[in-house]
Formats: sequence, C-alpha cells, structure tokens
Amino acid sequence: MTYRRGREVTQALSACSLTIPEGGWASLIGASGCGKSTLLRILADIVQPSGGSATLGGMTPAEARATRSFALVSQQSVLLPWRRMLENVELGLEVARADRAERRRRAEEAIELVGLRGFERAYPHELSGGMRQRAAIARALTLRPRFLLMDEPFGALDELTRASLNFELLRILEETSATLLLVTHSIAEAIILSDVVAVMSPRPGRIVHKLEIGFGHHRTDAMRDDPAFAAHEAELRHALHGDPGVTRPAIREPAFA
Ligand SMILES: Nc1ncnc2c1ncn2[C@@H]1O[C@H](COP(=O)(O)OP(=O)(O)OP(=O)(O)O)[C@@H](O)[C@H]1O
Repeated sequence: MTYRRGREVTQALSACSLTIPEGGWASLIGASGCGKSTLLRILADIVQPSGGSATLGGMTPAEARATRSFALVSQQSVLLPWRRMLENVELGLEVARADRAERRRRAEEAIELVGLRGFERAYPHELSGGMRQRAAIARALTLRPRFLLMDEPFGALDELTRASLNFELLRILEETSATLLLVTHSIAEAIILSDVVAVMSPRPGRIVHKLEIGFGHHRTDAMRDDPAFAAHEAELRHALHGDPGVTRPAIREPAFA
C-alpha cells in the first residue's frame, strides 16, 4: 500500500500476509505508523491497495461492503449527540433502509447484548465513555456482521472498563460467531481477544511475527494468571522491540484450552 499526495509517496505496507479462519479472532499490534489502521481501512473498502489483495470470506472489500458483511468500530466511533442511545444504535439499520419494526427489534437485541438495557433514552453526553463505546458496538452488531473490524475500540477507556469490555466482547463474539480483526496498542488486550496476534513493524509496515494464542474460546479473567499468559506477553514484547530470533519460550499447556 502506497499513499501518494502530490510528490509525496509513503509506502505504508509491504509484506503483509495473514489469514484468519472464519469465526477466528486476530489482532494487529505494532508501533505507531506501522500501518495497522491502513490494513483495516483496506479491508473496510475505505482505501484501495496499490498491490496485493484482501478478501473477506472470499469477497473483495467492495463486495463485502455491498453485502454489509462487515462492521467497523473505531476509537472515535461517533454517536450523534442529538439522538438518544436507542436512536443512535438504530442508525446503521436506518442507513441500510431496514423497516421501523425490524430496526427497533434488532437495536433492542444488540443493546441487551452489550448490557445497556435501561439507558435507551439517554443522550450520548449522559453516558460514560465505556457506555458510548458499547453503544457504538451495539450499532455495529445490529447489522449482524460476519466480520468485525475494530480499530483501538477501547483505547480511550480506563484499565478497568477496558478489561470488562474485553470480556464482554468475547461473550458477544461467541454468541454471534463473528470473525474479529482488532487493532490495539495493548499486548494484554491482544492476547485476551485473539487466536493469533500479528506483530507489525514500520517503514514500510510489515508483519514480522505471528503468535498463536493457545487459549480456547471460553475465556475468563483468570487467564491472566496463567503462566502461559505471561509467556505470550514476553514473546510479544520482544517481537515488538525487534529482538532478532524471537522464539516461543517453553510453556506448559494453557489451563483454559
Ligand atoms: N491518508 C494518508 N495519506 C498519506 N499517508 C498516510 C495516510 N494514512 C496513513 N498514512 C501513512 O501511512 C503510514 C501508516 O499509517 P497508519 O495510520 O496505518 O498506521 P498505524 O499503525 O495505524 O498508526 P497508529 O498506531 O499511530 O494509529 C504512516 O506513515 C502514515 O503517515
């Protein structure tokens, strides 16, 4: 992926190869500017790659967009300040021209899933940051996406809220069977929310390391105390710092597989 602006040329991505099985969860981590968001933007059909290809379930990003197969949630997901939470969650379906009853039914279902029942009539300024992010996730879920693309969705939240939303997202992923590609700056978050973590390096952006996370899909907060978790953290930290020859340390089978 090369961005061109006048004479200015930035090679944002070069060797990036990653396959996520359907229903699988993957994260991208890496220093600022290594092209994580660019990769997500290619999949979301926001920018066109200068070379190579990206597919979602065999579809090009444009086809995936036309069939509303993916939803994108970012750190600054915008809720319209003049609309109540429920009306904000209905927005995606409104744009998709779903009828009123269907809109309401799916929005209520998604609100239940993210644990925001009781706040339907609140305006965004009356919700906490974590609640606004949950509303943005609910809005994405109303479209029942096969693919969930998330760019630092919890980046602006405090540690505790973030941790609880991580596990809520896991529950939602299990219930919806969506495939997840997440961009995050948090190593712990990447481990909690992934089957595979891809470490990227900048100039030009490329995937330099892939780590399979050996925990199964039924995860609880106790996974943080498993020695395998610390081993994964150490391996990813080394890969991020560009240590040559990062190898997987000897770890015992995770207790949560
Ligand atoms: N629209 C654009 N036009 C020109 N260059 C761009 C554009 N968007 C991104 N870039 C450049 O591409 C490179 C990758 O940017 P990108 O935003 O994908 O990185 P990132 O890993 O997501 O960074 P961060 O972690 O800071 O969000 C950077 O050098 C950036 O300056």
